[in-house]
Amino acid sequence: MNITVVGTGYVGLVTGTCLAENGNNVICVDIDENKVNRMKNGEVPIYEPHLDVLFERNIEAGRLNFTTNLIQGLDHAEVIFLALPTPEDEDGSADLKYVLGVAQEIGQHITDYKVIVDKSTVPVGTAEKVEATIAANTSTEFDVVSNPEFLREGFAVDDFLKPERIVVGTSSQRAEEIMHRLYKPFVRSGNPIIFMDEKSAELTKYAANSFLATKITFMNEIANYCQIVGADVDKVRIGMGTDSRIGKRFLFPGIGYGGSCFPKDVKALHKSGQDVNHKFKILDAVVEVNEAQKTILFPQINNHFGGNLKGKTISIWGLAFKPETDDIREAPSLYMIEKLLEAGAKIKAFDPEAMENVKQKLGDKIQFVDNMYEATQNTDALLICTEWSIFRTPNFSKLKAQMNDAVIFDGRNLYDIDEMTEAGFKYTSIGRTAV
Ligand SMILES: NC(=O)c1ccc[n+]([C@@H]2O[C@H](COP(=O)([O-])OP(=O)(O)OC[C@H]3O[C@@H](n4cnc5c(N)ncnc54)[C@H](O)[C@@H]3O)[C@@H](O)[C@H]2O)c1
Ligand SMILES: O=c1ccn([C@@H]2O[C@H](COP(=O)(O)OP(=O)(O)O[C@H]3O[C@H](CO)[C@@H](O)[C@H](O)[C@H]3O)[C@@H](O)[C@H]2O)c(=O)[nH]1
Repeated sequence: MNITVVGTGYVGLVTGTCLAENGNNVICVDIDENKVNRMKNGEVPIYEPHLDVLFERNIEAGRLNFTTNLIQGLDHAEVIFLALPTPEDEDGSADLKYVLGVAQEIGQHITDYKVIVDKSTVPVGTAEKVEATIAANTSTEFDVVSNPEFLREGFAVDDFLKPERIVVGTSSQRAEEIMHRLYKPFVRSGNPIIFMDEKSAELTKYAANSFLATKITFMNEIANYCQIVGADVDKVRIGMGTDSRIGKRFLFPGIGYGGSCFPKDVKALHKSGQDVNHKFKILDAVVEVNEAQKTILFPQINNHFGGNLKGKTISIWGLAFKPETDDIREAPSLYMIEKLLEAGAKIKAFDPEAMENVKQKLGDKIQFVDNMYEATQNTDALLICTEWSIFRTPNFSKLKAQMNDAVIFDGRNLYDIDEMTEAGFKYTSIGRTAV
């Protein structure tokens, strides 16, 4: 099938590449000329495991092409995916200017039947708005489909190629058949393509993300309570998670959820509710608890240094909002860095993939180093913000010998408390105290 994907960020580029991998002819359109030129030169502009191999293979096969010219993309395709940003607006709602702007251009330029597929995360009723915007500019036939994306950064290629489910919202039989034909190769294992109306599809995405954010937040509150009463949240987590009704996943406490989706999507659903006088009380609490959770380790670090962090060096392992990505949007590390800098601390940081993005944001406000042990040379404490695999089994003797003081604040509960105490570390984690 001839496909065009508009927007080549984490979702658009993965979508375009994976659709090409299944034999479709794909054009990816982006307004960022520099990004398009880099991709034309064979460079993957984001870090996403396994994407590079598929990217190269499909470019070589001639199935994956890039342009800044939307009209070229529209002429090429039967199906046009919108993978555009829907950032948080000032009032918490999702800003639809990118989606509706492109919808207007589509209306102005299509000359034959198209299926316009919205993959961006958008509030209930957006498909109707997209449809009205296109219809106001053309008399050509078209259908608008809501097809929310559930991929996780770091696993995006796998999630796209082998989805647990595909949700498609459409009221058009013609569009449903096309979407079924397009997605059939991705669900050969038997996982479902779930067809529904557009509004339900749009809400499914917000409901799923808000539920997962709530699950994490609930565990963060349990963890904070464990800390007070002397229980161990990791034991509680395993005790709870083995109940299949609860499930083992997304129960890991930490320094808050971040990323480009959960923070903005929880707020957008909350705002959509407000707009129709429906109060999502639970989401109010989720936002509030998560805000506090992002800096929950700060008072403990500050107390350790007697309330004076001036001139102290704190090393940070992990800057990305989660492992296996270079994405730093709403990363808890950034909130901790802000607090520590405000208090006068110096920061030495290491992350396997995200340092360049942090450098662009913070410049030389913090020091970036090339490896995890360089970060801990002559440092006063180590703070772990992201659970990259390489941080899981460090050489503790080496660490201890290098550090001015053997002090670790672990925002991701990577190590065994008793082992750390035996090894002579002062070790603070989330929701666990040494017995
Ligand atoms: N990142 C994720 O893991 C993820 C997962 C599921 C859903 N989503 C949703 O998908 C959407 C896209 O997210 P993302 O993370 O890929 O965004 P992103 O910011 O990484 O990428 C968006 C791209 O769109 C381009 N763009 C902006 N305006 C354009 C225009 N007029 N024409 C062409 N290109 C344009 C930008 O240059 C950028 O390359 C959002 O609604 C997001 O909520 C994201
Ligand atoms: O037990 C857990 C699981 C996750 N997190 C945090 O939650 C955030 C989000 O993690 P994750 O969901 O793995 O990453 P995303 O790539 O943001 O993916 C989410 O957001 C995407 C964008 O909407 C959706 O497509 C995915 O289904 C949804 O999982 C990160 O800060 C994690 O550190 C925890 O604190 N504890």
